[in-house]
Amino acid sequence: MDKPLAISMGEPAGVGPDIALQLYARRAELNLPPFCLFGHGAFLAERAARLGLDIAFAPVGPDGAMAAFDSALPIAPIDGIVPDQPGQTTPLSGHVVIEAISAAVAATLRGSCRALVTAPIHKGALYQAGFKHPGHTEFLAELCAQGGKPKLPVMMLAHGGLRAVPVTIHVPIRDVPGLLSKQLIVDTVRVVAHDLKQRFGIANPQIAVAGLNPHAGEGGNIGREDLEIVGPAVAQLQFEGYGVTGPLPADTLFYPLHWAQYDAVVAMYHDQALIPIKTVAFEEAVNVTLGLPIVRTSPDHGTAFDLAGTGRASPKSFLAAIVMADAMTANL
Ligand SMILES: NC(=O)c1ccc[n+]([C@@H]2O[C@H](COP(=O)([O-])OP(=O)(O)OC[C@H]3O[C@@H](n4cnc5c(N)ncnc54)[C@H](O)[C@@H]3O)[C@@H](O)[C@H]2O)c1
Ligand SMILES: N[C@H](C(=O)O)[C@H](O)COP(=O)(O)O
Repeated sequence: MDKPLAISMGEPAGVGPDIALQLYARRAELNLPPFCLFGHGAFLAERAARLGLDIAFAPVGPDGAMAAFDSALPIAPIDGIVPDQPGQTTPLSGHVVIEAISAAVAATLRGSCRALVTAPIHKGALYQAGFKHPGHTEFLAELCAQGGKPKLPVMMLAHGGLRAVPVTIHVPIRDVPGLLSKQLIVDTVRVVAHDLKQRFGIANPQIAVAGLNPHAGEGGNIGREDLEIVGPAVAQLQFEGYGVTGPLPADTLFYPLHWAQYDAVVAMYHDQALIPIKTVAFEEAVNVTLGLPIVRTSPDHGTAFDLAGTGRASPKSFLAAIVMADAMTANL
């Protein structure tokens, strides 16, 4: 464990920078693993001052981070314009936000950092700045492709043994049925099973697959997708030897006694997977991207503009993301 974690600073109008700075200020008490913060140095210093944090900064990049971490917050500086305006986005800072992610990924891919933890971005603000990807998950897949074919990135929200995966991610709900295919579900479950083994040490993962329609289509009477797409995908996966069950009605799948039988629940769309876990564990759940050559985690919350610059945002999910990334790469 002689490399730092990489943290990208996220949306400057949001709470991501606040929490990263606050956690650094508590590094000894929390026994944090060393990290390097990729972001805009002057902005981070201003935000720290706004929050009343007495922090020294060291613009040393990841290679100098291990030596600096105890005495100063290691920064990988990203140049650009980043006004310190809590709650107020501007396309001006989009370049730095995107570059911070790209540089942190590059450092992790080349082995200068062990894993990536991303602070929340504001998708709407980045779209205005020309960002072409729906979110981190899809952007990371492209950055990690390194000239090859992008891998299928899989989003998983995790809290303890509760893990929820949406097959379709940041897409309009009206497009979901058309985007679902037997192949996409099979590929997603394969990635989940692989990473649960490799990254989470679960020898024989048991995976529940939710149906798309109410009551998993009630035998084809409430929508045909569960009969014609989800069911055949599950059958193929079972034939291949995966521990997979489904399609199961989504409304009862997240009843604790039900999900506890499984290592992960694969759901058909974003909110089907994320509402249950954010409802029971919003402060502690972690967003982890599977299917990449690097480990990437993130807090489950967003930019929380109403709390930015106040110091009142809960650091728990961000801390959980750091702890998870550290645990997943402790041997690197
Ligand atoms: N990892 C990420 O990059 C990520 C994750 C989720 C949402 N987002 C983005 O964030 C933006 C805002 O999304 P949103 O408003 O739906 O969700 P949000 O999580 O920012 O806020 C939802 C509610 O939760 C509260 N909240 C959020 N984080 C909190 C914290 N740490 N402590 C206490 N309360 C907290 C907020 O004050 C707000 O009331 C969107 O652009 C969304 O796409 C990014
Ligand atoms: N869907 C995620 C959530 O609600 O937690 C969030 O939008 C972040 O997604 P990315 O990690 O792809 O940015």
